[in-house]
Amino acid sequence: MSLFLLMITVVGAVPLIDLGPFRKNKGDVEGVASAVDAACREVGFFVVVNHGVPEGVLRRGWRAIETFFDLPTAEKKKAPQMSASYPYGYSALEGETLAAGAGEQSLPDEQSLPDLKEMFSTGPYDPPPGIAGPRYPALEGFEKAWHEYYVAMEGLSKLLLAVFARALGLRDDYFGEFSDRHACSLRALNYPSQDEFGDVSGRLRASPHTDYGSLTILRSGGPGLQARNRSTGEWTDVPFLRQSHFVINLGDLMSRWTNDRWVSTPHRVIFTNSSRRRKRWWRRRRGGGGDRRQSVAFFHNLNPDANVTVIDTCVAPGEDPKYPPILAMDHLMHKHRAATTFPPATGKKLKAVRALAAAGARRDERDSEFEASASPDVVREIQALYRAGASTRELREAFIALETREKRELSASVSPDERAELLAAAARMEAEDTPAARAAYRATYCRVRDDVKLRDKLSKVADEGLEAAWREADDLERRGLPPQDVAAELRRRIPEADLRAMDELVERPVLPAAQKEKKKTSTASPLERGFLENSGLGRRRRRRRRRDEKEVPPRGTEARAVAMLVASRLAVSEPAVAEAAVAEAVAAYARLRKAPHVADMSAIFEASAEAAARLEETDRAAGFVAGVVRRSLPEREGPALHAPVVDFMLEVHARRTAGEDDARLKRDVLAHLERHGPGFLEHMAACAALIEALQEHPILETKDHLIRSTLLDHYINNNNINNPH
Ligand SMILES: O=C(O)CCC(=O)C(=O)O
Ligand SMILES: [Fe+2]
Repeated sequence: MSLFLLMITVVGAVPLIDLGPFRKNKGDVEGVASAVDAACREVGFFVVVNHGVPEGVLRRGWRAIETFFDLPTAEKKKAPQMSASYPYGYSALEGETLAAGAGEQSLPDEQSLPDLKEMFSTGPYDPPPGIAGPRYPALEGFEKAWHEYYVAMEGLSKLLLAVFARALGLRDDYFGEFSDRHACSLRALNYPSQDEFGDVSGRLRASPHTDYGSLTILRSGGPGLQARNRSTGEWTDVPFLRQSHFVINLGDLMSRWTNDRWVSTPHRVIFTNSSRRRKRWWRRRRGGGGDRRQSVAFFHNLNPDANVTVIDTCVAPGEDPKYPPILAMDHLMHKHRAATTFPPATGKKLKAVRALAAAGARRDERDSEFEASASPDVVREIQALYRAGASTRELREAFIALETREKRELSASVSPDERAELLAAAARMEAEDTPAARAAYRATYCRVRDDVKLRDKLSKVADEGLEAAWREADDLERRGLPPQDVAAELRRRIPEADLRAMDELVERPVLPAAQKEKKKTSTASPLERGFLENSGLGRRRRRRRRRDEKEVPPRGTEARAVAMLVASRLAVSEPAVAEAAVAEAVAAYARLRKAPHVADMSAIFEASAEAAARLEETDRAAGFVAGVVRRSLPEREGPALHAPVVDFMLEVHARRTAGEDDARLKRDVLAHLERHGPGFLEHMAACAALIEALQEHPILETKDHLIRSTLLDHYINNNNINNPH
């Protein structure tokens, strides 16, 4: 006990938790869960002891990793490498900027510089579909030691998730179903001694970031890890106690899952001034720099197809969840891409910058070399600095900062196709390294960048137009204007300039040539497709959350529903389509005024669904149908479960539409239903009845076949399913 108290004092704000009682189911088991709950609410970090991982496993893993990092760089480059298609393997110094994954948060310049670390990682040894299996360096004993360590971390993460479940008032195996085909990754990190870099002022070993997944189990070989204090914003040291203890911290997905009841705290790794003793020890061992730091992190990631929907016990009665559901994989890949220095050509460009900086003679030649390898904006700024007499080092750092910033902006907005195109061009440049290949790369880069910029601009116009339309509709309605006039007024008020901007958008060929084939076979009209793909209502990731809110069928007044329809149709700017949609919306609105609330909302959604179906917008049609269901359920069943039911149905629908195998879907559906107990089933039955009624509707006949076959036939008519709860 006294040792425990002493430890708490030692670790300060980051609590130390003894997992023994929970692991052995003996003693103060509940105390462990409540200590974890408190740590996760307040700090997002804690240190565990008595975790049950054998010392031998830790030691063997640690040594194997150390041996690998000790190899000369040329040897390490022979190991499997991290690339666009393989997100694991070896990544050399400056291969990642963790702070870039922080998304829209703006960070001071120095934090945009790549991290001074190298790493090696693998994913799961028994990977789920779509995840690459592990590849190892050809180093005697490495694979065995690594695998053994991975398995031990897998076990410890299971234990921690059981504690988490208990802490959240759920049954202990709650998280099991989300992680039985997990995508956890094990990552070894090596932070070379600062002696290897010379001046490291303004540089970080790992820039500020939050982890992405559910939880991280970290073992480190020394101090340097800092977490940001939530109330003061200051960086505080995460205590380094002993190597055999693990630091546990939460990732963004866990914080989202718990509706922010638990926090994922920003952290970073800094250079520390090693004690003289430590330096001596290192020097004796390696004859080199005094403060190399090694750590091993196990990032727990859920099943890629886990649907992360805010946990019920984390939402107070009467409150709405803060986040829409998200697939674990979508969340993870978004973060990973933003953090990875991209495209992977920094080394060559740096050479060009150095050449430029060293240039006294033959400047023109050096300039053209440099210009071929960076974007015009970056070139302009670097040249200005050069003319202003900046030193080589200043130029180099400015260059990295500019590039990183530009790419971070780009990374958040490029489409998967554009990304693939860019990476292919970068790979060609890497392989050929000729002026022609560099120029081709630059052309691709600039074109994509310009397209992204244009899209950003236009979608902002579209978003703003929509928001303004909503506000104005409210306003007009309050002033008692009849619905037809509301619509007409809205039509009049959408500025011509916005419509023109939309025209420009849809006329511009934004898809690469390879995509054009696909585009032709799509049944949507070019205008619709352009609008959906490129506007704020389309697939842009950066404003995904805001967009999600808008795509949910309107929750506010009916006038909003009309306004949304009117505005979105108008934004398409094909007059005939727009007029028809307006007429439809107005008719629905008029009908709605005469009938009771729920039925009328159903009417407007139905009309909208029809309009959407006619425009070949399957997703939007399905969304509107969901709106009918959503609107109707509260009246019948009470609000508690309707949203998850509908979301689940839509998810199944989407997976089916995406061509997923029926047998597997059915299995998932059954498993899901069994898990969620009788309440869910009743809601499902109510939903199904409604959908059955709607099934008469022409759009559902073909498009929602799945909901009928899987949910209705298989479930509602099947009374023999054993429900465990
Ligand atoms: O090395 C460390 O101590 C922390 C590394 C880290 O936070 C990460 O890689 O996510
Ligand atoms: Fe981290």
